[in-house]
Amino acid sequence: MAPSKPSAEKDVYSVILPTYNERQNLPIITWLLNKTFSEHNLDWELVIVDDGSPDGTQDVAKQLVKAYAPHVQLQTRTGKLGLGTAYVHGLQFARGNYIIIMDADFSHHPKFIPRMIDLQRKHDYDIVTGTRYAGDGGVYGWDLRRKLTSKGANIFADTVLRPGVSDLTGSFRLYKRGVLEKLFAQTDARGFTMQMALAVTAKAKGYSIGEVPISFVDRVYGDIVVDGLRDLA
Ligand SMILES: Nc1nc2c(ncn2[C@@H]2O[C@H](COP(=O)(O)OP(=O)(O)O[C@H]3O[C@H](CO)[C@@H](O)[C@H](O)[C@@H]3O)[C@@H](O)[C@H]2O)c(=O)[nH]1
Repeated sequence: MAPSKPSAEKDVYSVILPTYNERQNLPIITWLLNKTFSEHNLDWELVIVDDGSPDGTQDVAKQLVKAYAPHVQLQTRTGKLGLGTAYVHGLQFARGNYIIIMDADFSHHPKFIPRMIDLQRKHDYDIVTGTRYAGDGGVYGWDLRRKLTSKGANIFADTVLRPGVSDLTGSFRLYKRGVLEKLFAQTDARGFTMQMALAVTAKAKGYSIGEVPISFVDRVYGDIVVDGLRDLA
C-alpha cells in the first residue's frame, strides 16, 4: 500500500452503507470492514443508513454501534426512500475526508477497498470506481439475461456518453469528500441513473477517475430490494 500521510493529517475513510433488510449481512460486513481497515492501519467509520427495514436490521445495527464504538453510527429514515437519497443523507453525518459507497450484501467485498485506496493515493485520483467490466473484474451469481443486459447497458452508455468509465452503473466507489459533495449538488439523479450521472458529470467537470477490477457477487442472504430497471445495473 502507498505510504500514508503523517498522523497530524491522517486520512479518515467513511463508508456509507445503505441498508434495507440486511439483518443477516450487516454483522459480517461490519466485521470485515473493521478487519480490513485495522490490518491496513487506516482510520475509518461506518455510516449505516437504514430505511426502517422490517426485518430488524436496526436492532442488529444498534448492537454493532456498541460493539465497534466509536467506528459505527446508525442513521435512520422512516420508509424506504431509495439508495440515492440514502447516500446523500449518510454524507451529512460522515466525518471522513474520503467517502466509500458500497452495498451491504457482499456484492461489494471490503477486500477491494485497500486496492482502491492504494490507487487513489498513487495517482491522487478524485474518484476510484470498482469495475466489473475491465481487467479481471467480473459478475457472479447472475443469470445470463441479467449479465447481458447489464453489460449491454454499460456498453451503450459508454458509447453514447463517452465518459471512458468501464462500469458506469456500479456503485462501489471511493470519492474525495469535496468531490462527492459537489457532484451531489451538480446532479439531480437520485434513482437508477444516479451512478451513471455521477460518473458522467465527474468526467465533464474534469475530475480524475481510476478503476479497480472487482468481482461482483450477487446476494446470498436477504431479499432483492431494488426493482424496476435493476437488470440494467
Ligand atoms: N437505505 C436504503 N437502502 C437500500 C434501499 N434499497 C436498497 N438498499 C440497499 O442498497 C444496497 C443494494 O441493494 P440491492 O438490492 O442489492 O441492489 P442491486 O439491485 O443488486 O443493485 C446494486 O448493484 C447495481 C450494479 O449492478 C448498482 O447499480 C446498484 O446501485 C446496487 O449497488 C443494499 O445494501 C441494500 O440493502 C433503500 O431504499 N434504502
